Amino acid sequence: MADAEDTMMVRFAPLTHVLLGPPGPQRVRVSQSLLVLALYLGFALVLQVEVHLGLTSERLSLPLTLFGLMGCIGFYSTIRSGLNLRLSEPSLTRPQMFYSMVAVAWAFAVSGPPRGATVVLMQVILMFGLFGLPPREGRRMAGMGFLMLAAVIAWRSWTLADPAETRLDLVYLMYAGIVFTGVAIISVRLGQIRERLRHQAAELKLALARNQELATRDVLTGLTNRRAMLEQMAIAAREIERHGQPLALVLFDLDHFKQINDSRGHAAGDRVLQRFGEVALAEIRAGDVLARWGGEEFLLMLPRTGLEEAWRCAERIRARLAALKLEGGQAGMPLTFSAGVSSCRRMDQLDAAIEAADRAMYLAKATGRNRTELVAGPGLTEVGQGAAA
Ligand SMILES: Nc1nc2c(ncn2[C@@H]2O[C@H](COP(=O)(O)OP(=O)(O)OP(=O)(O)O)[C@@H](O)[C@H]2O)c(=O)[nH]1
Repeated sequence: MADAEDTMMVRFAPLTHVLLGPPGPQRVRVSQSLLVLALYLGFALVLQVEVHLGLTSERLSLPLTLFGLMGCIGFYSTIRSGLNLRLSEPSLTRPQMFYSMVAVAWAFAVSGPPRGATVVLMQVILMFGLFGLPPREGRRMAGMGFLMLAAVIAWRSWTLADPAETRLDLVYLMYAGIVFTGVAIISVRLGQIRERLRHQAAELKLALARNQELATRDVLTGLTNRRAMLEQMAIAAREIERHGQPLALVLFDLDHFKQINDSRGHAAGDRVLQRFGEVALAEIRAGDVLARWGGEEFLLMLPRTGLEEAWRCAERIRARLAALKLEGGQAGMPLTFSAGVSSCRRMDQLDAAIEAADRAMYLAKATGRNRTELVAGPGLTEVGQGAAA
């Protein structure tokens, strides 16, 4: 069954494309105008039935039929050609409603005994407006429709000799008044529902952004967290593999951080971690990513960067950190780190490159701290070059 539906859709796809245009908001507007055209054809058919039954004359109904047809085709062509996009209201809801109301008021004038039923058509037009217009505009349209009917009835009582017809028209007008008041009340309700939905959507968007932030950021430093870093490294590694470029990693571990915590307190330790993040961020390029990797460990990823360049970046951060004057509870504390640099050129070498950076960092710790060690990543020749600060 589903297969048959799919085959039908594929078969009619070119026709749908020609009639409705490419998918998007414009297609919704085109479909709407085609729907109006379809409804109008029903209306024209009923007019013909009225002529056939002798309830109205061909002379009176033909201009109305042509007026409606021209309007529907005109609105469809304007929207399908994209001319509507140059207007302040591309949906053309107001002009379409106004045009249709004129047609219905005209139908009331020429329809003979069944004219009371045209009030129902007016209601259908107003229903379209409920979804496309702000509530106040919807109510204004309802008022306008009522006035149009009232004007037609006034004109009829002026031109027709039979007072019984006018009495009947006034009854129709009263019914129209009830219908339009109902529409106005619904428009208020709908406006409240729309407002609540808008509010909920804004709140959801905010909550989603907050969740995204929580899921990808380290709470203390505001840096990328370990999980998000792993994802970003995978993306970057795929990218550099395609372009045959290296990706460098620098793993930083603050020296004797436990002592800072022990001597100045945990809050001072926290502040040091934050300051390190700020200093390091100021030294890296836009495409580089710095993450809090663990307690006092930070991992820097430098796409399209070789070992030497990454090493120089780490040393720039070291120099900045040395020049930093810590204040408050952290005043006078020496702030240094040991770092390990490695690199890779392929996605499947990423884990090994992280391990290599870790080994290099431990080498820096073992050989005196406050220094950066280089280790060629997997697939590259081991450089084994030490770099004292
Ligand atoms: N203030 C603070 N301390 C943390 C945080 N995460 C981890 N730590 C502390 O960081 C310290 C790390 O200590 P160690 O692993 O012994 O390392 P270290 O003292 O820096 O010594 P080396 O790395 O050998 O130079 C521990 O005392 C942890 O409690 C944090 O978020 N805030």
